[in-house]
Amino acid sequence: MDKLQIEGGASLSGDVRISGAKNAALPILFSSILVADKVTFTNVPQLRDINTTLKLLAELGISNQCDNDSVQLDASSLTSSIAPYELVKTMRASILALGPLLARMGEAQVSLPGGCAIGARPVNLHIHGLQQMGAEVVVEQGYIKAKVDGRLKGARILFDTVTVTGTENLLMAATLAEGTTVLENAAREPEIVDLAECLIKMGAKIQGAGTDKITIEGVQSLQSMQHSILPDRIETGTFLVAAAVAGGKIRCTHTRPEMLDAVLIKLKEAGALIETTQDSISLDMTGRELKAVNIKTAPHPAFPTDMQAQFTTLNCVANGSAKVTETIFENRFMHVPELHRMGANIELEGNTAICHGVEQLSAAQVMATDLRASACLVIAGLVAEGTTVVDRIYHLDRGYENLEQKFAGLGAKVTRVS
Ligand SMILES: CC(=O)N[C@H]1[C@@H](OP(=O)(O)OP(=O)(O)OC[C@H]2O[C@@H](n3ccc(=O)[nH]c3=O)[C@H](O)[C@@H]2O)O[C@H](CO)[C@@H](O)[C@@H]1O
Ligand SMILES: C=C(OP(=O)(O)O)C(=O)O
Repeated sequence: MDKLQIEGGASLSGDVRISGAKNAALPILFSSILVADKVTFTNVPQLRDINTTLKLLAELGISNQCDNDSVQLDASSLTSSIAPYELVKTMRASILALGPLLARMGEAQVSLPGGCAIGARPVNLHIHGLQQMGAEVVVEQGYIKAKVDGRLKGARILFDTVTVTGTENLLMAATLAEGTTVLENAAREPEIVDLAECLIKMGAKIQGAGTDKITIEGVQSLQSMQHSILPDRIETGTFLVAAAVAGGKIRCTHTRPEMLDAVLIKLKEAGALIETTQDSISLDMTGRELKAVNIKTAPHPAFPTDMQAQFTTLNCVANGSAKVTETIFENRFMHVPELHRMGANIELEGNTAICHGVEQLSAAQVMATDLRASACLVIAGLVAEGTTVVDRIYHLDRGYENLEQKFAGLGAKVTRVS
């Protein structure tokens, strides 16, 4: 099993090119199910989750041709409506096959994704929404089995809780439904807007994406098109936090600063000098003091839960004490015991981590438990004294493209060992 070895102490400098966003690419690849033709996506990151999605789409009869960051998918004829357990268990986002399959084929069987390290993550709101659109849904033998007579019907759906993939699933299903669907208390993440823009290029009629009320007028069919995936705001934020913690000056290119407002506000509060252009963000820590900052996660445009672990590490090595409160997932502090092993001073009280900055972390062997927890351990390794080894980095490979090469380009000593 691969591990990452990080020698602490080097500051970061230079440019890093940000890849396409995992969380936009996944729903957009699944949207190909809706089109009985070829579609082409560019700026697709090379990640384990993307490979899993391509395998799952191939199971449904959708062939792919990949060339660097470009993927062409051909969903002219689907041969199956079943997303099997073997693939779904390795990637929760497989649930995004449910809405499009039901809309295009009138039936779908998708293995129920289990809980995961960060929480139970139920999909009841996806199921309830599809039932409101006229689907019959049962859960049997670990599978969500859904069918509808004819087309799905437009409905008014008010989400109890803001759900990102729930909004995406119903948005995709509604594009081919009969009549108008209104999604209220919808998620407002930039990845939802990117998906909606892609669906609109396919011929879908969608208004309000990026607000909490999305209106979709169903159409009979969607068409071939090409779309470039938006940049990854979480990868951008991860490199910026790494530079704030390790020191130095870096520039993230091919990104979009306006998607990171909440993160940039916190980095400035932590003492970083931030400068932006339309598609780049520079962070300079030279001669500046790193200060601990309070964080509370919440749906977009508030502070993203996917940046919580990285800021927990930042607070562990900053001056002062600060609280990190997680409001989205009930168990997203699995990185805390690992950071303790590196000498961090963190008290966990319910959904809040109280972090007291220490002078110096010390290198240790640590275990990655989920995607962003892995990233926060790599960042901790950049400033720890000695050589940190992060085990189980298959979590990292789900969501960061060429992480060690990108860090090496910034002057960090991060190597993969098999
Ligand atoms: C592939 C992808 O885009 N993943 C992102 C997506 O995950 P994901 O879409 O799975 O997360 P949700 O937005 O659905 O979850 C938000 C909250 O709603 C709850 N919930 C959700 C659905 C449901 O049917 N019932 C229910 O109770 C969840 O348990 C959680 O407490 O948004 C999360 C929150 O920003 C991010 O951390 C993930 O990186
Ligand atoms: C939790 C995440 O992803 P997923 O929803 O794919 O598990 C993430 O990207 O941090």
